[in-house]
This record gives sequence, structure tokens and C-alpha cells, in this order.
Amino acid sequence: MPSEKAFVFSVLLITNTKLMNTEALKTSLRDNPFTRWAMLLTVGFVLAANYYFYDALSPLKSTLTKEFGFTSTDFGLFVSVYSIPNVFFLMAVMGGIILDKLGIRRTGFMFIAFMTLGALVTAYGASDMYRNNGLGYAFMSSFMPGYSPELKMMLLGRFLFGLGAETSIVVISKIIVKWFKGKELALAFGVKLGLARTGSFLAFNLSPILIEAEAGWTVATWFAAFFVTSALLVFLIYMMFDLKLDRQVEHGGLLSKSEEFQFSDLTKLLMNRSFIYVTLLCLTFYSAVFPFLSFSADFFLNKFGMSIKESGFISSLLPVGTMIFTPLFGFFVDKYGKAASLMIYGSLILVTVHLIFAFTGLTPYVMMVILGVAFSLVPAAMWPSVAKMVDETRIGSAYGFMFSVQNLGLWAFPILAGVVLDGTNPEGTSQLDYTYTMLMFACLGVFGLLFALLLKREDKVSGYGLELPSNSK
Ligand SMILES: C[C@H](N)C(=O)N[C@@H](CCCCN)C(=O)O
Repeated sequence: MPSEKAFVFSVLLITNTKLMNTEALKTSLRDNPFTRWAMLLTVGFVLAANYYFYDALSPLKSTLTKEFGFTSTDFGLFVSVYSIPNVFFLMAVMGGIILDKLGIRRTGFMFIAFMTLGALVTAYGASDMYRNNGLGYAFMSSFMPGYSPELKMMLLGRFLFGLGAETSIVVISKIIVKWFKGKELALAFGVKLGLARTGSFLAFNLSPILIEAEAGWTVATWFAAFFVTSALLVFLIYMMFDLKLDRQVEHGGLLSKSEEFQFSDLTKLLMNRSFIYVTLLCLTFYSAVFPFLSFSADFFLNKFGMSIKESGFISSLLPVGTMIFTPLFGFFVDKYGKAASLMIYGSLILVTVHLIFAFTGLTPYVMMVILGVAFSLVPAAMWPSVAKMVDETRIGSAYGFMFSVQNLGLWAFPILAGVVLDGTNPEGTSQLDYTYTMLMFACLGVFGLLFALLLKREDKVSGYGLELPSNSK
């Protein structure tokens, strides 16, 4: 009889505990749509600040030339130094491993702090405070006299910014999975990208306005740096909710031990042909877009004789297009599939627009919106496709690896664009000719198209179902 009582008691206890756990899961923060989407807005703000800073100096290329004597190559160097930590120290891959070990809060805070430090150092390098013999000016003047002390300090800042920025994107991708898995995941990814691109849109429009401030043109760089600093503070708010969620679901974090990165995973990825093609498409496609975008405002200024404000505005039409189209195409891919085909169409549009830029004087307004369609088609189809080829537990390593390869292009092509510009224009020329630079971007697009075609062909063999709707695989 006592053992019977004990049995009934244990059954009741187990049932009760199960009920309590179910209750905890039911009422956890992620189950509340308002909180879930508020978290997306919070980390979206961090992403927007990241993208804002990345693009904030692009419409100011001519200002940097006027103020500091930057050549096109110097500007290209400045843009590309962002990628050095990710290419040469494999920071995006390492960041993924650190993320698996330390968790979202500590990794996120650490890398967003690097981003902030880098942004502040960059703004300091361009400031009058620094130029009037401020801290580090004498040191930066003491070596490599071919490069100005301003450029050297700004390069150091952008290097630190890049070290934090790419890994913070990986962290935020994990955060989205943590809050939206099993819910509106694809839509959340689309909205996340849209928010990120809002940062680029603002940068191209606000920077040209801020350089006219009474306090001087460096208001534009300080504003960008403080935007990133505010993102660090916003991330602190996110961390409180993240901690609360972890306590509610009684997990230390989203990732289990078995999800930790192993180097053998990389070998497996490298043997996967579809993954190789999508990575090469990522490298070539993004190299034809981001470095182009960095030079685009200066291209419009020179080719069409526009003002800094107008050329910045036209550049911003590309992110505007993507803010609208990326969630739409994401929804399309979820519902109807055709991801491999969409990547082909996106690459085809990219090549066409770059060739039009190189050889015609057609209005850039329409062309930039069309380019926005291409820049929505490929990302909306590409990132979810990786999830079909790679085991879900390895998605962080896969994205980290793709980011590092992609950064090789984001490092090399801004420098090459600057070198081609300087090489094809006589020194001191008042109007830069961009024909060869645009041809270089068009060639990258052709390679992207080739990899997209190979990817579609390979899909028939591998059977990953890239052409099928998301829930059918
Ligand atoms: C620049 C960065 N490495 C990048 O590739 N950004 C993508 C979004 C990546 C999302 C991965 N889940 C972009 O299209 O901006």
C-alpha cells in the first residue's frame, strides 16, 4: 500500500512538473508576438547602425579628397580594410565558434563593442581634435609617409569596426532563429534585412546633409559613430530580455553541445558542390554590389554631374528597393520555391544594369531601383537555400564560412575599383571616367550568373529541392 501511494505521488509529481514546464514554454516571452517582434526591432536597430556606418562615408568621397587629399585608391583601401579581420583572421568563422562557446549575450556585447570602438576611432581620425596634434597624431605621422595620418587612424578605426560588424550579423542571425524558429522565421529574416538596409538608405541621404552643419563636415562622421554607440546601449536592453527568456525556458542558451563547431564540419562543407557554388555566387554577387555601392555616389557625381546630395539620394534607391522587395521575395520563396531560378534572374539583372552604367547615359534613378530588385532576388533566395543544403546544427559555421569568403571580395574589389579608377584617369582630372570600373563589376556579375546556373544544374543531382517551397523540404 505505501508503495502504491508513492507510485501515485510520483505520477502526480511528474505530471505536475510536465504541466509546469509546458506552462513555462507556453508563456515564455517568445510566444508573445508583441515581444518577439519588439526583439526583432531591437536587434534590427543594431543592424541598421552597422549598415549606416558602413556606408556613411561613401557619399563623402569627394569631401575626403578635398579635406585630406584621398585618392580613389585611398578611398578603396578605406572601404576594404573592413574585411581584413574577416578574411585574414577568419573572424566571422571564429566569431561563430566563440558564439557557440560563450552564448549570444557575451559574444554579441563583445563584438558590438568592437564595432563601437572602431566607429569612434574612425570619427576621431577625421576630426579636428586629432588633426590639431591630438592623441596618436605624432605616432601616425612617424611611419609610411605616403599615407596621411588621417587615413592611417581612419583605417585603424574601420579595421576594428569590421572586426565587430560581421560577427555581430552572425550573432543577430542566431537571435532571429532563437525567437522565431517554428514561427514566422523567413518573414523575420526578410524584415531583418529590410531594417539593415534602412541604415544604408539613411547613410546615403543624411551624410550629405550633415556635412553642411555649422559645426563642420565632421558632424557626419561623429553622428555615424554615435549611432553605433547607441546601438551598443540598445543591445544591453536586448540582453535583459534574452536573459529572461533563457531563464523561462530553463536552457543555458539556444545551442546544445552537439551544435558546437568542429573543423571536420568545414571539410564536409567543402565537399558539398551546391554549397561551393552558392558560396562562390555569394562572393561574386556581393562583390559586384557592396563595393559598387561604396563608389556609386561618386560615380553619379562624376558621370552625370550631380550634387553630393542628389548622387547620395540615387545611391539610396538601391537599399530602398531592397527594403520593399526582400521580404516579398522571401515570402515568394517560402510559398512557391524557385530559389535557384531567382538567383539566376538576379544575377542576369545585375550584369545588365552594370553594362548599362558602363556604356550608356540612361537615367540612373530607374536603374538603381532595378538593381534593388536584383539585390533582393539573390539574398532572399540565397540565405534560406543554405539551410536546405546544410544541417541546421551547422548553419552558423556555414554562414561564418560564407561571410569569410565573401569578405575576400569585399576586401579586394574596393581596392581594385580605386586602382582601376586612378589608373584610367589622368592625375588631377576634374571628371572621373568610371567605364572600366563598371566593366569590372559587370564581369563579376557574369561569374555570379555562371555559379547560379551551375547551382541550379547541381540541384537536380543533389536533390536539395532549391526549386521547391520552404516547407516541402
Ligand atoms: C555583409 C554581410 N556579410 C552580409 O552578407 N550581409 C547580407 C545578409 C546576411 C544574412 C545572413 N543570414 C546582406 O545581404 O546584407
